Amino acid sequence: MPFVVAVDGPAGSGKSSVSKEVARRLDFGFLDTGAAYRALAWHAEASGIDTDDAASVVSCLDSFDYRIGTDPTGYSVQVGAVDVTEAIRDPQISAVVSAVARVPEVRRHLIELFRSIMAAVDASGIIVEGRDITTVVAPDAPVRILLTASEAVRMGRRSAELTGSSVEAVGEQLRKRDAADSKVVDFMTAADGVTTVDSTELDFDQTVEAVIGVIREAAPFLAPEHVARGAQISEETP
Ligand SMILES: Nc1ncnc2c1ncn2[C@@H]1O[C@H](COP(=O)(O)OP(=O)(O)O)[C@@H](O)[C@H]1O
Ligand SMILES: Nc1ccn([C@@H]2O[C@H](COP(=O)(O)OP(=O)(O)O)[C@@H](O)[C@H]2O)c(=O)n1
Repeated sequence: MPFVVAVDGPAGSGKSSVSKEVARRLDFGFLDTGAAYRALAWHAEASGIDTDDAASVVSCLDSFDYRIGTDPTGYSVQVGAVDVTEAIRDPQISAVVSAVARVPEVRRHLIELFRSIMAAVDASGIIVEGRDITTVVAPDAPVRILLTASEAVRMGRRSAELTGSSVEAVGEQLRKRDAADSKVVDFMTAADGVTTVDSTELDFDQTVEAVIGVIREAAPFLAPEHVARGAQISEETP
């Protein structure tokens, strides 16, 4: 099993972008678990299934042929032969994904899948991000982080990405999704032994450095000083 860094947090806190950059600097693998819930929501919609009906959602798990890469420098998400990397970010998917993710059988199925992807990764470590990684998927991970930011800051960041949608509309959807997701797992408070990194006042680079700092405390050999300062791992780097 590689060295596991578990990262949880609410929507727009920076889990995906920050974890990806940390993985890139440390030469770790990266697993975005939300992508699987999104891809299943996409698959259900593509199959004409009512995502509010738990039994129907469970019925499409059998035909859910899901693949995701773990290379942080460029990974794609596939369902069957279709590349859904972009499609799963659509606000229409964000609107229905919580309904899919609250189904216990869906969670059991995907958690098993995440654990097998983690075990198979060909790198010294892997950063796994989502909502229940620190508490359910990898509660024994040597590094567990809760990445947070104020709601206003998270909304601002997410709406900056989604051109064409108003800040209000994005904010409303994000609030609704966090509220629905919070009923299933608690990702707003850090569980015992989980380190909180609050990025409200930090820029992107500072947040990356803060996360690397937490990893360095647990495993100095995996996160040497020069990586935290933003130097790329390259042939020149000793
Ligand atoms: N500390 C930060 N300061 C400014 N922007 C950030 C910071 N962290 C993340 N971002 C940006 O905020 C947006 C949302 O981040 P993302 O990684 O998608 O969040 P999450 O995966 O938690 O939903 C992205 O555009 C990302 O580049
Ligand atoms: N470990 C996880 C990850 C995501 N999810 C679900 O998947 C959805 C999408 O996750 P995401 O990480 O892509 O969401 P963002 O925070 O990036 O917008 C969440 O809203 C949750 O409903 C989950 O239930 N458990």
